Amino acid sequence: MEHYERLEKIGEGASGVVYKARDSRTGAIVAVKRLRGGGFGDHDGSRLSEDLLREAACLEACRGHPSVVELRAAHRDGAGGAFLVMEYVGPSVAQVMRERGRPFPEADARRLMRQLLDGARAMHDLGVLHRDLKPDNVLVDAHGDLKICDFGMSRFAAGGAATAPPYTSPVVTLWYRAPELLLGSTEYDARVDTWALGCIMAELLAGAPLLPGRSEMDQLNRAFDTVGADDMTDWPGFSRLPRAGSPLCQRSRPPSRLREMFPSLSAAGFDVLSGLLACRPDRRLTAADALRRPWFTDAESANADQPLNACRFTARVGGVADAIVV
Ligand SMILES: Nc1ncnc2c1ncn2[C@@H]1O[C@H](COP(=O)(O)OP(=O)(O)OP(=O)(O)O)[C@@H](O)[C@H]1O
Repeated sequence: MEHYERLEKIGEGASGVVYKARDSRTGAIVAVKRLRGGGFGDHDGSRLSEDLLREAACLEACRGHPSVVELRAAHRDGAGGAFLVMEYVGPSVAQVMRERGRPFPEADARRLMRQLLDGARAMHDLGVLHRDLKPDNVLVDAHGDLKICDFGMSRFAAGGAATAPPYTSPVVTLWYRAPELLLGSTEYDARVDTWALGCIMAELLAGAPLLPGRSEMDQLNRAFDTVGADDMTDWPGFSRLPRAGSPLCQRSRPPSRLREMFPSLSAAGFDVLSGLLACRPDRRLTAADALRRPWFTDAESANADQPLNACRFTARVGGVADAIVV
């Protein structure tokens, strides 16, 4: 880590502290995330900690996608510290929204959602579940383009480079957590990420969080009351949910209020919003499905949204960032 001159602290969360730093070899400004202890059981220094390895592996898999923060290196030092070095991007969407203090117009929300969904589609194609998508984990670069960060909760899904369910529950910050997770699911799929993206889309359009729950059950209640329970109890996976017996699932619910909440959103925009926020996972849009909806594909929207980056993302097979020190 001697190559990195620490500048100011730019963030702090459950898994670590993030600093802006200068790479003294190149002068490049980078973001260095120092992971907190807890996962560093391998004191002999022969292996990266499990946390570092998992976050680095998921970032590495998505390397090269313009909507995913770029991993530059992963290091462990002799003192048991673990560091991720990333490109420095800029403030989070959460910060930008706080400073802006007003919602994004629909055309801007569509441009931003196209980027987020494209990043999510690529990540899901590679078998990576992010599991903590929220405005704090989306960064805005100097061109106003978005990059997904914080893969601290991510993992490879079954069929990718890894293992089958059961997966950990709970994951995802409460306000962005999908109904099946709130009901204790351990067999979820990439649609936990697309629910979170639906919450982010609503937040971009409304300028405030859609479902600011105070507890898991309050969160579920708000979700059902906002988007409707959508025959959740008829979903084939429902009976296997650990909390299927919750009285909240038996209560009769009014139909979705989403349309009333977003009266000026176009029909095509509402089609995407309501599809991402379908309560039943089997009726929820995947990222790839969402990108095929008319909101994104009709000629007018396709021309209006500036392309992200001329290059198309192709997953790298093997290889690592410039230095993964194990
Ligand atoms: N590459 C980066 N460029 C600029 N800022 C960054 C970068 N990576 C992280 N940050 C800033 O640091 C904050 C915390 O980073 P990150 O989310 O990775 O840490 P965390 O400990 O997992 O946080 P949390 O517990 O809130 O999820 C981000 O919200 C962002 O503001």
